[in-house]
Amino acid sequence: MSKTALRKKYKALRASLSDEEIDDKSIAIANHLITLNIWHHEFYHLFLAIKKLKEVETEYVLNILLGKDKNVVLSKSNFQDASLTHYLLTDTTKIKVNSFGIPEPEAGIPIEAKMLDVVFIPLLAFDKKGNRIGYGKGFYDRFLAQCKEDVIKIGLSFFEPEDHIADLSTTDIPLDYCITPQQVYSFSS
Ligand SMILES: Nc1nc2c(c(=O)[nH]1)N(C=O)[C@@H](CNc1ccc(C(=O)N[C@@H](CCC(=O)O)C(=O)O)cc1)CN2
Ligand SMILES: Nc1ncnc2c1ncn2[C@@H]1O[C@H](COP(=O)(O)OP(=O)(O)OP(=O)(O)O)[C@@H](O)[C@H]1O
Repeated sequence: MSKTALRKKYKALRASLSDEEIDDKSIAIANHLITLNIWHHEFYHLFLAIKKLKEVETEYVLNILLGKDKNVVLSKSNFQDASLTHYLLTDTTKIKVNSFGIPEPEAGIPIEAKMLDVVFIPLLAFDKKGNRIGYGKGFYDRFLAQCKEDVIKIGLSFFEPEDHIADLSTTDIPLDYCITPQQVYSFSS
C-alpha cells in the first residue's frame, strides 16, 4: 500500500480505539520492552503522546526509565524546518502541550543527537522489514540521520505490521525493533 493510503488507514484504526484500549495496549507494549536487551545504556530518547491523535501512551516507558535511573531526553519540534532540539528531563523540567498537541519541555540542558543510545519512535504504520511511516513531515528521518550509526531505534505501535510499504525513499531509516501489544519484532540481525 502507498504511504498516503497507509496513513489514512492507520489514522482511522487509531481513532477507533477507546481510552481503555489505549491504556491496556500501551501497558502491554511497555511490558514487552522490559524483556529487550537494551537496558545497559545511558541516554534514552522518548516521545510523549499526542493525546488527540491517540498515540501510544509512553508514561509507562517513562516510569521504567526513571525506575532504572536512566537519562531521559525529550524534544521540542520546530515546524518551520521539521527539526527537533533535545533536552534532558530533570526534576525541574516544565512540560507544556504545544499548538499541535505535543507535550514538550520548555527548555533545559541541551543534548546532542550523537549522545543518544536508544530512541523510541512514534509511527502510524510499519512493515515486516522494519520500515516505518509517520505523519509525513520527516521529523524522525532527519533526527535519526543525526544520531550515531549504532543508535537503537525502537518503534512503538498499537497495530501489527503491513507486508510492505510502497514508495519508500532513500531518506527513510528503518527500525531495529518494533513493539506491539502482541509481540516484539526484531529487524537487525
Ligand atoms: N508524540 C509525538 N511527538 C512527535 C512526533 C510524533 O509523531 N509524535 N513527530 C514525528 O514526526 C514529530 C511531530 N510531528 C507532527 C507532524 C504533524 C502533526 C500534524 O500535522 N498535526 C495536525 C493533525 C494531523 C492529523 O490529524 O493527522 C494538527 O495538530 O492539526 C503533528 C506532529 C516530533 N514529535
Ligand atoms: N534526512 C533528511 N534530510 C532532509 N529531508 C528529509 C530527510 N529525511 C526525510 N526528509 C524529507 O521529509 C519528508 C517526509 O518524509 P516521510 O514521508 O518519510 O515522512 P515520515 O517518515 O512519514 O514522517 P516522520 O519522520 O515525521 O514521522 C520528505 O519530503 C523527505 O524528503
